[in-house]
Amino acid sequence: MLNAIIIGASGYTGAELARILLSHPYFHLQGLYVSSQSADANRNISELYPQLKQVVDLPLLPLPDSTEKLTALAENVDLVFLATAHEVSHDLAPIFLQANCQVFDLSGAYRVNNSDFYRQFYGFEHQYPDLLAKAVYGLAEWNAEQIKQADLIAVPGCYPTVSQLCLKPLIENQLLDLTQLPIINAVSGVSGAGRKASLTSSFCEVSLQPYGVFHHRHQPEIATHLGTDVIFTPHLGNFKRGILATITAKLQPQIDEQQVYACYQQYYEDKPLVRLYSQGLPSIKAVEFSPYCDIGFACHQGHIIVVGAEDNLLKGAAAQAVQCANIRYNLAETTGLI
Ligand SMILES: NC(=O)C1=CN([C@@H]2O[C@H](COP(=O)(O)OP(=O)(O)OC[C@H]3O[C@@H](n4cnc5c(N)ncnc54)[C@H](OP(=O)(O)O)[C@@H]3O)[C@@H](O)[C@H]2O)C=CC1
Ligand SMILES: CC(=O)N[C@@H](CCC(=O)OP(=O)(O)O)C(=O)O
Repeated sequence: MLNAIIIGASGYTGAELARILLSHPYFHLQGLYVSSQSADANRNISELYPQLKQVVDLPLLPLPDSTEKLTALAENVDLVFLATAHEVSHDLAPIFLQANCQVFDLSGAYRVNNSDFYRQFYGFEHQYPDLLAKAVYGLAEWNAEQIKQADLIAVPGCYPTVSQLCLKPLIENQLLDLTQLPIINAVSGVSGAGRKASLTSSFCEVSLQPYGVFHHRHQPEIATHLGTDVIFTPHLGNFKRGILATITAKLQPQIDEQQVYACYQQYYEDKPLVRLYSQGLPSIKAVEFSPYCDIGFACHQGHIIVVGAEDNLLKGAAAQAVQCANIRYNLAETTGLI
């Protein structure tokens, strides 16, 4: 058994990680951590999430606040899941790497190897260009060979996961005419914004509305890793969890539905957490509370509409993080997930 801890365990993705890891056959969940000053420190996680009662009854421990004590903690674990805000992950990852831990970071702190990107889209100066260069982007279906060698895995954002899983096969096989940029319209449930109270995510405010138009930080994340520009518009919907992405693109001349389906099959036939639809289109209902990304499509008059659905907290975060860890330690990638 490998000893694992979760930092940020009281948050939405952290709680999903706790649930998955508690019954994982090869990872021993050694501890759950929150910030040193957390109002939830020393409470049981099942007080916050009653659905975890008698499933995960573990205390939320305050994270030590000195580097020395953090190093001592790191020396006793094999792997750490950072379910923390970008700046927090940015600061914690080097301490755990120094202690020879494998780090699975759910934040955006190590996803794009470009300091300007952090200045422009995250509002902080990245201090670790060497780690940015070494970090492997944990898009699990595409980067398994690199993940196997990596100590720092930057798990993709929720919108980038579903968007790239839909577009990457078509781009790799040159089925798209990229003179017309692919247009991604995606709707996310409110849990995408995390657990902290805020006006925009409060019950009476949430409706169905686009946000971050032309400047959401996931646009450059998607474009960087796809290797081609896209237009990306996120929307906040009035439901708790799940993302539905509807993607419109232009096909190369003469490409038909059979060729598109064969292309997806070529990449995903042996990928258990991507489910291809030969007819009909995915919905959030089909994927919520599950680790899958579902993909369906339709072609008409030279264009394709691809629809992808995932649970933002699972395939878009916690489940993909565990999938990456399974790959890193040469386990079946679905271990503990299905
Ligand atoms: N929600 C989603 O759908 C997705 C989220 N992500 C990313 O995953 C990360 C976690 O997201 P999410 O679970 O939604 O976030 P939440 O806001 O729900 O949870 C954040 C967690 O971090 C803890 N925390 C805050 N400050 C510190 C600190 N200094 N040291 C240790 N722990 C701290 C919080 O507890 P406390 O404040 O009490 O200490 C809480 O447990 C973020 O980077 C997010 O961008 C990625 C993909 C999808
Ligand atoms: C609905 C909502 O607010 N969603 C979040 C995305 C969550 C996510 O994927 O997290 P990262 O910040 O780690 O990329 C947003 O748009 O900021």
